[in-house]
Amino acid sequence: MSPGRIKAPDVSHKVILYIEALSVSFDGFKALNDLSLYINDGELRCLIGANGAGKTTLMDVITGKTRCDSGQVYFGQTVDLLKHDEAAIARLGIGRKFQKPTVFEALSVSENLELSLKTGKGVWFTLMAKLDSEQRDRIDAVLTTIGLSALRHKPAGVLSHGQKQWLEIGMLLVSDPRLMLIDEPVAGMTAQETEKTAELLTSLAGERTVVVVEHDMEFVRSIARTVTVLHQGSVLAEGTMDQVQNNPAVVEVYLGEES
Ligand SMILES: Nc1ncnc2c1ncn2[C@@H]1O[C@H](COP(=O)(O)OP(=O)(O)OP(=O)(O)O)[C@@H](O)[C@H]1O
Repeated sequence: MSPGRIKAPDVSHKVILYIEALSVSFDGFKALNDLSLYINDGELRCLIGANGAGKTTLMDVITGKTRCDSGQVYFGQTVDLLKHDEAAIARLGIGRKFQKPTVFEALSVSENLELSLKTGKGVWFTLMAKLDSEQRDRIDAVLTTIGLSALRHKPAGVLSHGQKQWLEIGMLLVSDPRLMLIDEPVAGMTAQETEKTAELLTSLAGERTVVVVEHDMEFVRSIARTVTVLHQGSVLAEGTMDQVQNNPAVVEVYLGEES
């Protein structure tokens, strides 16, 4: 278990994230409108929806960045996420990756991972402090998972866009999150990088739960077992990619726009 992590969520009912009747408004505009959504432990779930559908707001509420007006958000059976702040939610094992990579370009790939392992201690302290053997093993394992072992001593600035995104996924992985929320992982990637990302995220699910917000339909098709479509702050449809793609309401409000 990673340092500072509180006990694992109770997933005895198989659900790791319960979102019930969630509403958020900004100046009277309902960004989330009575939204209910359940994510099973170990799932790889994709969230799709047109611009403004509420995807980011939903991630913001789950991670404690935005307060809701009403509703419930539970991590497992017992942990009421609405009672925790952002830092506490991260310590509970919920990690989030934003769309834009925020790696430190002048630092090496493994130094970036070290920084994530020992957050809150400052860059200088972190780079000077020696890793213990467990931490070293953890970083080695993450480098292998993200496919960057051979580049570990290279400055992150020389990585391709795709490699930076994998490094950032690695920066989440070092803290061993149980639930990972990943925003548009393949935006701007080459076809080959996209394929590798699909493999990476698929390999992470099972042991962890992965929720991906993504616009790239080919990618969603390649990774998702269940797709949830948001529209105007609520769930419009849920099912396999084929099911949602053939749902007339979805075609009208979202997929129709793409074709
Ligand atoms: N802080 C805010 N203040 C006012 N309105 C906001 C705020 N945050 C979001 N909104 C509005 O809430 C709605 C939902 O936004 P959100 O960013 O959650 O959508 P999204 O599905 O993530 O869209 P995108 O795909 O463009 O990222 C939008 O109409 C947005 O303009």
